[in-house]
Formats: sequence, structure tokens, C-alpha cells
Amino acid sequence: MNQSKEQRILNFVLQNAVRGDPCSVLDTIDMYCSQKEWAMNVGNEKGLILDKTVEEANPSVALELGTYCGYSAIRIARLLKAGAHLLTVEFNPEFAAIAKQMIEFAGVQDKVKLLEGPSEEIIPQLKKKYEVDTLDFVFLDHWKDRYTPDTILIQECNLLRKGSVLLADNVIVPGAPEFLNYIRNNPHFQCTNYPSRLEYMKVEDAMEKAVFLG
Ligand SMILES: CNc1ncnc2c1ncn2[C@@H]1O[C@H](/C=C/CNC(=O)c2cc(-c3ccc(F)cc3)cc(O)c2O)[C@H](F)[C@H]1O
Ligand SMILES: [Mg+2]
Repeated sequence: MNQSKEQRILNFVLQNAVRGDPCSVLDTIDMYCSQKEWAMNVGNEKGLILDKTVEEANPSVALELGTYCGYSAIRIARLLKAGAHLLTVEFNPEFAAIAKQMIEFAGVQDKVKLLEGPSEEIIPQLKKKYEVDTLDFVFLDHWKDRYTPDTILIQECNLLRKGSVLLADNVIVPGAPEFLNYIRNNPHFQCTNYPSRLEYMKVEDAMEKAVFLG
């Protein structure tokens, strides 16, 4: 049975990156996906915006929706302080299996909890089952038409506190127009747009940051 693209990316990392070195894993994925096969990792350009936003938020508890191969989970986890952790949600079992191996190879598994299942089921379980009080940082990078319903669900589950930071990928390409409309017209959020480029392409994209005002 021929391999998936995601399996090829993982194999390339296992053969070419330095075990236990998250930056080497990120660089190796970026090299493969810019030279061999495009894939929907946040990439290095938008990755730098993600880095700055995570460093500024300095979260104790972070949530990611849409793990895929684990690139942004590794990117976030490498910046977390001692005792802080990232919960990352992925409902495709093949992608979850790839991401788990990628995260372990990078050596950040102690900071990352990969939750396999749909975000709409997992978000309501975060407080009781996963012992979350509130989320300090949320990275939205799953299906683009799910950004709004999941942001509403996160609020309904009382998971945000004054100052919680949401960061959404792809608000230009593929686009999340409904989310932009929702979040920019919501008085409980202070929004900032970060123009950038689509990963591995000379195509405009952007990220949107939304700080919860309580
Ligand atoms: C809905 N609830 C979910 N729960 C758990 N895991 C989920 C859920 N929904 C999806 N997943 C999981 O989250 C991932 C989905 C990522 C989607 N990302 C994109 O489509 C995406 C697309 C492009 C893109 C740009 C240009 C072009 F020409 C073609 C593509 C660029 C990007 O940066 C993206 O992030 C994963 F695949 C899915 O199983
Ligand atoms: Mg994306």
C-alpha cells in the first residue's frame, strides 16, 4: 500500500532531523515541504508570528485545534515554560499517529498532550476530564468553517479569562471570512491582523489575533 504524504514527511524527519532537537525537526519539515511536497504546516514565516504571540502570552495552558503532522504543536511546545503544557486536538487517526511520532522525535512529548477526537466533543471535556481551568492561548488551524463555532463553544464552556489570546491561521487563504466577521464585531475581543504569506508559497495570507477582554 503506497505511503501517504504525511508518512513521507515523517520518514524524512526521522532520517534527516536531530532527535530531541525541535528546531531541527521544524527546519527539516520546512525543507521537505518547500522542496519536495507542499503540506499545510503553518511554516516558518507565519511560524515566526506564532512564536512571538506565544512568547508574549507565555501560556501555562495552551490549546491547538488541528494537530495535522504536529509542526505547530512542536513550534509552540518548544517555547513553553517549565510546567506549562499544550493540548492539541486531532480527529484523523492517521494524522494523530504521525503527529505523535513527530512530537516524540522532537523531544517535546512531556509538554504536549495529543487529544484524538473532534474538537466539538473535546472542548466540553476540557474542564472535567482534562483538568483545565482556563486557556491562556488557543491556536486555531483546523477546518476553517469550524473556527467560529469552536470559538463560541470555548466561551460557552467558560474556558477563557481576561487576556486569553486566540490566534487563527489562514484568515486569507483558504480564508475564514465568517470567523473574521464574528470576531472583529465582537466587543469581547480586541483583534489584530498579521499579514504574511501562505506556507512555502508566494501567496498572501494572514493570521488574526484576538485577545479576550472578559
Ligand atoms: C472540526 N473539528 C476537528 N476536530 C479535530 N481535528 C480537526 C477538526 N477539523 C479538522 N481537523 C484536523 O485539522 C487538520 C485540518 C486542517 C485544515 N487546514 C487547512 O485546510 C489548510 C489549508 C491550506 C491551504 C492553502 C492553500 C491551498 F491551495 C490549499 C490548502 C493552508 C493551511 O494552512 C491550512 O491550515 C487536519 F487535517 C484535520 O484532520
Ligand atoms: Mg493553517
